[in-house]
Amino acid sequence: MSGGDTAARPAAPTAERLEAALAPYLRAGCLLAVSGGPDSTALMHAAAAAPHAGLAVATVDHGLRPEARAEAETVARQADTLGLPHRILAWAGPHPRSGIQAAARAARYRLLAEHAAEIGAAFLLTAHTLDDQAETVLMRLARGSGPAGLAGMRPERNLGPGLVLARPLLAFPKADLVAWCEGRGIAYLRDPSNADERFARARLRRLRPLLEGEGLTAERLARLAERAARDDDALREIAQDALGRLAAEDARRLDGRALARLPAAVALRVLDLALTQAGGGEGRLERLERLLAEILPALAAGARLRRTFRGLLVAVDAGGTIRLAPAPPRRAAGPPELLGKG
Ligand SMILES: Nc1ncnc2c1ncn2[C@@H]1O[C@H](COP(=O)(O)OP(=O)(O)OP(=O)(O)O)[C@@H](O)[C@H]1O
Repeated sequence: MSGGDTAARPAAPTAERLEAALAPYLRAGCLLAVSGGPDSTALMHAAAAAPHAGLAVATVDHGLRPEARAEAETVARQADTLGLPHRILAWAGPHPRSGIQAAARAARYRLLAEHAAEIGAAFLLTAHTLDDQAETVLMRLARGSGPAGLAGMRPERNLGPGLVLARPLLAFPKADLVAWCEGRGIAYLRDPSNADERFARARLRRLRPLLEGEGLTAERLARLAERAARDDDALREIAQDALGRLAAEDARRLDGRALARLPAAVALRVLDLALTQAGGGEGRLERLERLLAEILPALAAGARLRRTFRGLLVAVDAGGTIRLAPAPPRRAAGPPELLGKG
């Protein structure tokens, strides 16, 4: 635990901004995701102090660090002093050996969403900050993401029927939330995995001062995310309209020649939307770009093409129609004793 320093920067502007950022959500029932770090501790205290229609708090114990249970209990005690119900959600079952952070994250959202649904919360609120957004954008840049990825974390996302994940603190620098807690003598935890350089996020965090020296500040990265989100949303809307024209009767049957006349950014999204509507899963941008790069010459040459993609069969016929259908099951592998030989 740290905190308790009362000689801090004036906290009034942050306090007002916090109240304004939370107000639209607090009119409905909210579940607060609180790890006990400064960001989510600020979220919990600020929400508890504001007028609200019903609040509950949950902490996920991922079972990855021995101290996690005690930390979750510390959050439970703080919630109790604020008069808020608290639940510790344990990640049970086998933990994978690789990709542990991604698996922990998926488990965390699943447990939180299940609990939110159980208690009838309309919003699940997390305390992601401007710094988290900047790190997300940097990670996506490093992966070569397109505009949808560079849009970073969206302020709101549907998690299921009647449940929205909201990130009301995305515009707040972490330093402001730390100062807000310290200015009020509110104690918070430090998560040692935040500094664990086995994880890309922590390694990028170490680079931040260097990048800021070159002007690549958290504010600028967050602004890039906002602009990418705005432009990506516009392109998606245009693509949705175009899909309505290209596949007037059925999204599984597209007019390929009309697709070929669209700007590539729109054509890619039309294809992506059509694949999703036809039941295809999510996929990486590079693979979608490669698919379009194969489809376009086939259309131009009036040639036939068949590709399996995201669990669907994508077939271009000589007349320029693109059909999407569930891919036939893969041919069964040979008998087990023949596998792995040769
Ligand atoms: N163990 C936890 N229990 C409850 N909420 C948590 C827990 N860990 C993280 N959160 C919530 O998620 C927010 C972001 O936390 P953190 O930045 O550590 O997660 P992340 O893994 O980087 O983000 P993301 O979940 O988007 O990948 C926290 O402010 C808090 O609201």
